[in-house]
Amino acid sequence: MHMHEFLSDAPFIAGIALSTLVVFIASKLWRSSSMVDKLPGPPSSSWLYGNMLQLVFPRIYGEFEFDWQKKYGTVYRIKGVFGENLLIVSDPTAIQHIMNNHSFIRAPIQWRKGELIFGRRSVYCAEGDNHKRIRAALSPGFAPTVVRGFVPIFIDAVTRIVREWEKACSVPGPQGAVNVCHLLDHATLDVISEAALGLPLNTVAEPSHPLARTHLHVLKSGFDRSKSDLLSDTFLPYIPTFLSRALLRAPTGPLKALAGFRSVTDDMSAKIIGSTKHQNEVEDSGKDVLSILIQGLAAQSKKALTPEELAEQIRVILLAGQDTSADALAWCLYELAKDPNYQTQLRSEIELYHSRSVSAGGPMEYDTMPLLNAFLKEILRFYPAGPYLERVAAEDLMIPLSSEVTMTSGKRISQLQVRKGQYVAVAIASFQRLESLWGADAGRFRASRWLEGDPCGGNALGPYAHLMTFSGGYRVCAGWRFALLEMQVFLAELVRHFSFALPEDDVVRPLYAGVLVPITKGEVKGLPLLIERV
Ligand code: HEM
Repeated sequence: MHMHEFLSDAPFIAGIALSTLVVFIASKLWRSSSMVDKLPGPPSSSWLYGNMLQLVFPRIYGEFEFDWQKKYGTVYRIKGVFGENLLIVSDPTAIQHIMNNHSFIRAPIQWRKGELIFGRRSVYCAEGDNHKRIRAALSPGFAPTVVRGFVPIFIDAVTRIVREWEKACSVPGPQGAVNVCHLLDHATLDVISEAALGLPLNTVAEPSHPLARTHLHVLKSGFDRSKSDLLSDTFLPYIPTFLSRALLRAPTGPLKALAGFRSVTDDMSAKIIGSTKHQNEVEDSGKDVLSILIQGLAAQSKKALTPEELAEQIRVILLAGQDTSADALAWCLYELAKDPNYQTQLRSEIELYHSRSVSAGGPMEYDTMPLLNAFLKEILRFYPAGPYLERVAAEDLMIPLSSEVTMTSGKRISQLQVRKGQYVAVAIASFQRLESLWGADAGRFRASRWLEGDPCGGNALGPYAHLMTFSGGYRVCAGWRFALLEMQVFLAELVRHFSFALPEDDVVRPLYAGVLVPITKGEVKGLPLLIERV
């Protein structure tokens, strides 16, 4: 999910931030002490930023966080901006409790950004009964049978990549590295647009289509983050709503990108609402996710769905569903390029299943392919798109723990009391590297662990493979089945047609910029790989 730093227009923000400083300082001074203050944790590295620069701007994702987990355990505190105590949790029992409890809600900063990016009636911002209502209407569109019907759309989209890379491979002379992210981004956008929104697009052929331009521009804003964003994030929740909405009219950078994206998605929504396909013929139309959602919402309420409300859900589906899948696929190609043996074995498995499907005249049996699925599970474990999820306690709450924690006073506790307003980071990436759960080599990428039985000893969290990558509880990713099948189809087709190798000067590393993306030595998103036709 892309909670990018749209608010990095520092001078503009600074003006507004100053006017709310007094409210902010007052709220900080009134903070009462809590058990979280007495948890162990790293020393603060800055009075202003606390440990936030280490958490948010490391050289490589987890550089500090994974060491903190080893040193301080699965429940510890770090210092936030202005010395606030933030709770970091990778304890499985605590995670399960937090994700299932409706009193752990989105942090105010997330909510405010969600309002600006998607809209306040979006599934992203909705809480309580309203959230349940939208999710109930959304779920049938992601049912297994519906999702299986999207396979031809997935195949079409990945075939566009295959054709383009075939062209690149057929140019005579030495081949340079290809940035695989570029076409993965476009093809996955085509998939979302057609399968989820019912609007067929070919942005692989037409990369400057307004949706592609504005959507990718919004995502790119996530990379241009700076320290000042941490400060603006701290102040934003204290700024009156009318002022934060006015930000959307700011004429520069990320805000302009967001305004463009909102306007394109508003137009899409108006067209969809206006089209008979989605209003009256939903029963007969191709079942895209949005048609089913509209039908579900209409059945719940006598009031007609407004284009504005629909646009808010469209923005969530686009931003939640495109680069999460594209970047997971990029990490697949990266790890395959690093492991030629696994790549060869996987290709043989794909060939076998492909020829079986051709003889049977049906689709490939993706779910039964051992090497393909072991590999995808390891990618999802090792490269979770959202390495941590932010929540805030809506009231004073108790969090149960799997094992006792020793406080700085020496006292041992088996449950942690948190005060209303306590910030909690559910540390998914850390959880998925816990040696006590995943084994001594949890910090290493090794797909074969999934072929050796259950690698995490049956501690079921999350909807798939005990992983929290698709989150869990009441806000579990709505599109996880969709994403999984899309990745299975894309990976099988790409590996069937091409081999992948690392260029000699590979220095790609994972960084969190809205999602966990590959960053090149030029400090931009990208993954240059050597590609050959097989
Ligand atoms: C590898 C791919 C994907 C990953 C790792 C992923 C991960 C996640 C995570 C972690 C959340 C929870 C965010 C939070 O609570 O703050 C989420 C929510 C969501 N995802 Fe996904 N996602 C993926 C693909 C998709 C796709 C393809 C779609 C739709 C076509 C989708 C639709 C959604 C929606 C609508 C939500 C909001 C749910 C809510 O707030 O109730 N996701 N996803």
